[in-house]
Amino acid sequence: MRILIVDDDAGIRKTTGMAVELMGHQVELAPGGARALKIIGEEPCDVCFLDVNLVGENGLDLLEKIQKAQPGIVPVMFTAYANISTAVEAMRRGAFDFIPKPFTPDQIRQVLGKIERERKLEQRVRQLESQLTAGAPEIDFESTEPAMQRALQIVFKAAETQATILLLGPSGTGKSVLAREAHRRGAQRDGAFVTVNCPSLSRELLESELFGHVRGAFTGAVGDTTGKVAAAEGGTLFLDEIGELPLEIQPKLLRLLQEREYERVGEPKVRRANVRVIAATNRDLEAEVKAGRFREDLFYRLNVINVALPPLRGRPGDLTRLADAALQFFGAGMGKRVKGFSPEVVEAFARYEWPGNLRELRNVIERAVILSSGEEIAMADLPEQFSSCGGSAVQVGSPVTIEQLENEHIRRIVASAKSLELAARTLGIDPATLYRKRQKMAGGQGSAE
Ligand SMILES: Nc1ncnc2c1ncn2[C@@H]1O[C@H](COP(=O)(O)OP(=O)(O)OP(=O)(O)O)[C@@H](O)[C@H]1O
Repeated sequence: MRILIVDDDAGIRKTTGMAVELMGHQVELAPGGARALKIIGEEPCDVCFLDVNLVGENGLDLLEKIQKAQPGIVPVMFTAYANISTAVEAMRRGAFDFIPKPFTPDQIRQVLGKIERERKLEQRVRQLESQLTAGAPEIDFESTEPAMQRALQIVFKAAETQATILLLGPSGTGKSVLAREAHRRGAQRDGAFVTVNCPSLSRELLESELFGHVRGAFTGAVGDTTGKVAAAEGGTLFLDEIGELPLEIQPKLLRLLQEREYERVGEPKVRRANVRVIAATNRDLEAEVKAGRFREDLFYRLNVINVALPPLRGRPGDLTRLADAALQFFGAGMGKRVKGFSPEVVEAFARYEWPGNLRELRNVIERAVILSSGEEIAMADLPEQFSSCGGSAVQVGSPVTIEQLENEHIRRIVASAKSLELAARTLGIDPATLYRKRQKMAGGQGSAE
């Protein structure tokens, strides 16, 4: 944390400053209000130790000015025994705690520990709140599909390390959801999970969003900002759609990944970052490198652990379970007694391409629950694009090869069975044969490296 110590006693400033630095924090020292306000004006601090009894200044007035200048700062008062009542008044006005003089480094350590714990709790509450308001069906990290099982296995294993993870896969396959889960399972789980959406901003704004900027760095930069790398300190920085990161910013990201260093826009000071990076893209990064739109060195740096999430059409064994979970969720949320899907809908789901993947599945089912009037979701509750999937083009007697007929039969049985074992039993083959046949049908699609 960045910590400001305001005390008119040079000895206390120095010894406390050294102790706090040894605890791993960055320290700023000020003998009085003017210097203190200048320091936080230049760059916000996380915590401010403030002497109640400054010579020629009223500690309570200064507390108010500091809180006004930087609303998020956590003030802690230093107080002589005789001034305890003033310190109590300071707490009434928003100070976090007070420490009676003379104090030991251990007392400072305890207060800082308490502040860090509260900050982490606040972050966790914010995270949970955003999950609740998202109103989403429960996230499902199970799979009966080998490609997805392997992808999950690699991500969960890598999550325990500090390694950069690159998630690949079409839109809606769950890359962001999985990145959040990797953060939750990692050593940095108590830190923040901060998302940067690479394509959403201009190059200049994106650079400043990532690294922060100082006042006057560019037109419109009216104040200082700290940036998302700083916000993710001790946590995870999730770079969504990394394939669209402008070329000019790529060397800066490479430096962050390699040296753990960065600079704010318009400031030469080198800062260090302790963040875990997870990146995702639906683009073919190797093709982007060949086309000269993505730096090769950055690609190799990102590509340490590379996981490809299969599209939903490559996960027929998971489709029914995911669809059922979404149905339960939206049915309960809307107070509707929808128990399942009609056989035509099950078939249409199995035949549909799902270009929007899990996101589309969730949206289609939410819409269907809103429209449904019976106990089952019917074809009429699905959007237009499903109408051509209702009846199978491949039927017994159709002018197709035996292999096409077999593939279609396997697809449908797997889509409606509760597990691959049960599907194999219905088909009258052993699970290993079913596995091989499905690998062949998928043509190696959706493998994770
Ligand atoms: N494991 C999962 N279980 C259930 N639903 C999921 C899961 N993963 C994703 N979803 C659903 O799919 C939606 C899209 O997921 P997510 O945003 O992670 O996809 P994405 O691959 O990052 O997409 P994009 O590339 O468009 O950003 C989620 O909001 C959620 O509704």
